[in-house]
Amino acid sequence: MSEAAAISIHELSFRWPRADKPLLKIPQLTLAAGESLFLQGASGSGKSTLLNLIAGVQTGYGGSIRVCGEQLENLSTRQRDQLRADRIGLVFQQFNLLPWLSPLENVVLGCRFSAQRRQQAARQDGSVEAQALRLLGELGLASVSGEKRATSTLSIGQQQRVAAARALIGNPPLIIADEPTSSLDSDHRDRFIELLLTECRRSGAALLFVSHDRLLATHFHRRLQLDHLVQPAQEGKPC
Ligand SMILES: Nc1ncnc2c1ncn2[C@@H]1O[C@H](COP(=O)(O)OP(=O)(O)OP(=O)(O)O)[C@@H](O)[C@H]1O
Repeated sequence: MSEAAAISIHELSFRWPRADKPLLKIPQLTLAAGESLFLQGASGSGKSTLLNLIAGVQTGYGGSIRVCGEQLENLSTRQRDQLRADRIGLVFQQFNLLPWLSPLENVVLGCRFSAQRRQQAARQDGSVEAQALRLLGELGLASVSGEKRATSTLSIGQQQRVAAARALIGNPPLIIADEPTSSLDSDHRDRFIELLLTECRRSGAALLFVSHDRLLATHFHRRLQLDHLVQPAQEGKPC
């Protein structure tokens, strides 16, 4: 049997409770296992809302969302939380790191709620800590990976890479990144995206990368524009 798609959406419709029209109406969207997809959309077009629906944080939609073979509408809140912990690595715009912990401690946190990811890390590298150190090294942070210093004392670009290592630990099959490069200059931005893509390729993870900045699109296997997705009966046009 072929590997389940990382994301498979059919006839998705979502409207905020007091809004007069739906924010999102997406006939079809698929992200294959191991594929990288750049999703571009203007501010307010619903990118973060869509990511929250896919991550199972936001509910109350019409249609179907399948993540790594699991139909989200069939899961309880607890099951959705577990699916997110086990199968999705999240990289946020504001990193969401704990500033007083060390880089290594922050990366290890990525496995905290998932026995599956802890086991996977231990199987691959001997222990969760060993995998965290490997990822920090691959992301160019070997010099700070053994230090006890607070993560808040790292540069923004370094913190960004700690956040990426935390998303990647334990090999989740899907990485979702929400505008993770908005606070980096263009050199650091391109370098960060290439590192993230390299790590996703290495681990076989699919990557859904969302940004309003269409200049970043060239790095990815596939590019879609959110506005085009809402047109009926098509998979979306390249941006
Ligand atoms: N909790 C909420 N309740 C009601 N409306 C909301 C809520 N969260 C977001 N919205 C609205 O949904 C629309 C899309 O917001 P969203 O954050 O998904 O857009 P975005 O494309 O990610 O924007 P940006 O690029 O500026 O981050 C906006 O009009 C926003 O005001």
